[in-house]
Amino acid sequence: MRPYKWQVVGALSALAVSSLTWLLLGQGIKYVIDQGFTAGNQTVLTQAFWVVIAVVVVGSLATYVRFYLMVWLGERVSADIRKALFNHLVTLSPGFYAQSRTGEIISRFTSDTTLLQSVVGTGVSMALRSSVMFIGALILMGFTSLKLTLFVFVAVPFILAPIRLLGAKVRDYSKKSQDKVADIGGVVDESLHEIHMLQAFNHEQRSMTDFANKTDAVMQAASKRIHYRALLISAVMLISLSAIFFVGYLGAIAVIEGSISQGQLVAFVFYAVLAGGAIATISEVIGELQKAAGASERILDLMAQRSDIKDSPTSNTKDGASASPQILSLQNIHFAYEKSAVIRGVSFDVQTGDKIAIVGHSGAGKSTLFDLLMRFYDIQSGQILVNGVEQKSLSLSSLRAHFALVSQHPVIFANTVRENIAFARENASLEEIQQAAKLAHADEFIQDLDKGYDTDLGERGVKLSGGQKQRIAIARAILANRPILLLDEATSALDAGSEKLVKQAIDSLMQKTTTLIIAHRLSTVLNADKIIVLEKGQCIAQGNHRELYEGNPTYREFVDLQLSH
Ligand SMILES: Nc1ncnc2c1ncn2[C@@H]1O[C@H](COP(=O)(O)OP(=O)(O)OP(=O)(O)O)[C@@H](O)[C@H]1O
Repeated sequence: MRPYKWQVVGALSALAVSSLTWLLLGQGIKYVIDQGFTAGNQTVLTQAFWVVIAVVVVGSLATYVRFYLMVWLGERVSADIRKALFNHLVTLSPGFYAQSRTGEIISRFTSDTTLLQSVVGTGVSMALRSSVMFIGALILMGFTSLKLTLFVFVAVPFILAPIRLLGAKVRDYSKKSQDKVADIGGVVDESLHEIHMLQAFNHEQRSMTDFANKTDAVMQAASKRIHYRALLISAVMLISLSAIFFVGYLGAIAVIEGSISQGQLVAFVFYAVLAGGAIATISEVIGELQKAAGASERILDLMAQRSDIKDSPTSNTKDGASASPQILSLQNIHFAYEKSAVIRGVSFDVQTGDKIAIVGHSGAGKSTLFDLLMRFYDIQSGQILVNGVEQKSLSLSSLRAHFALVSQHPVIFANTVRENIAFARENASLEEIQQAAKLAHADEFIQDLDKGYDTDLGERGVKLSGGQKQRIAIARAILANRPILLLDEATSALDAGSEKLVKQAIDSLMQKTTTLIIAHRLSTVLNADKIIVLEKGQCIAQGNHRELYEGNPTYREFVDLQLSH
């Protein structure tokens, strides 16, 4: 709260002023009745009228300030929580996302923070105002008539009991219903992202039914919550109003007996109504606060998630500029995602400028190997040296700055062409971006787009063909200009023209850097300096195409079956 100190102080002062003015009003009423009405004094009535108007004006101004600042604080707090949460989420490792549903996280992100915003903005403000009103009204009630106040005190525990009991229930069911809402978020996210698949398999009707079931589950959880909340509000209202009327009745008898004045009774009832209203508001807001407690618990859960990849603060952030001849050295590395081993004792070296092809059946562990090099997962034993420096002793950012990744499915962001390529290097100039696009054979088609480099590519690049997307991804890697290129060759077939352009783009990229390429084409392995054959996580052979084709039956069989089409 410290950064918003002045806003908090302002809001609290405004709160104090506005509460005080409304409480003063009761004293005004008492004075008007006893000195004006009952004494039949018109001058007093006129004076009192102006005083009351002044009090109301001050109270209203203070209410404006209180409301403005509290809602402002609500927005500010939720904006800060969103920032903190996003900053945290982008540091979590892919291992975390492999186990969670992104749609659900997005829902927590939006709906839970929005809930907190409304609660801080209005709920807390109402709760504070009502608490001050309640206490102030109680004190003034005591001041007006001690005896009647004591009667009211008897009623207080009866009002607080349902607030406690039912409040806990409301909180439980709020958490449940927010969880179900997050569930819905997950389904919407998945369905809309995979809309092609969904429609291609005529899955619309089934998706609708699934979704209807999920929304019904939200409704069910919500109706329990609503039930308890309604019960809470009505129980408090019943008890507090009955208490007020009963005390009012006792007060009326006291007026008849002459032990208090009419003005005192009216002021007392005025305060009692204020106090009762305040309690009713508090009980209503408590439901909201309980709901917010559920939401913040879930946000805290997310914030508490620690990335399993530890970026040691003492990491050497400098490039491992040792005199090692190998740019990369993998020494007997082992890795398992869960129980069964995926990489089992792989070792090989990469010299600067090498072009290494990695081949192997589907599921052999090729993509996993790339993930391990960039430390998206930690190896369980063995060593990976980058420029002679142990991978883990480099900071994550300096380690990853060694690699430019071109994945099998090119990633396009819902942004302009220019921003998509410059994703690799924030401060790249337009000339550099164009240069990279030219080398990637992307410049021609980009020039033909309606706004050239400023054309928006639409979500996931829906406006581009497969080959065009690949060339943009390659331009990005060229612009990144990193020492090692990790390239996962696309398996999906492109038409001959497109294929040729992509191949030329890849060639110009490979010329500049050391390359590790997951190869799916014979032409790629033919060009490689060294081929690594992976089978079930083991490196069963390495060498060039000729050596392996002659000396390794598994490789020969693999080439004949997999690559030579
Ligand atoms: N996040 C993950 N959690 C658990 N297991 C995984 C995960 N990712 C991959 N695997 C498993 O690890 C093994 C190796 O997968 P990997 O993606 O590295 O193979 P690949 O050789 O790249 O295959 P392909 O050529 O089909 O892409 C597979 O058996 C796969 O099921």
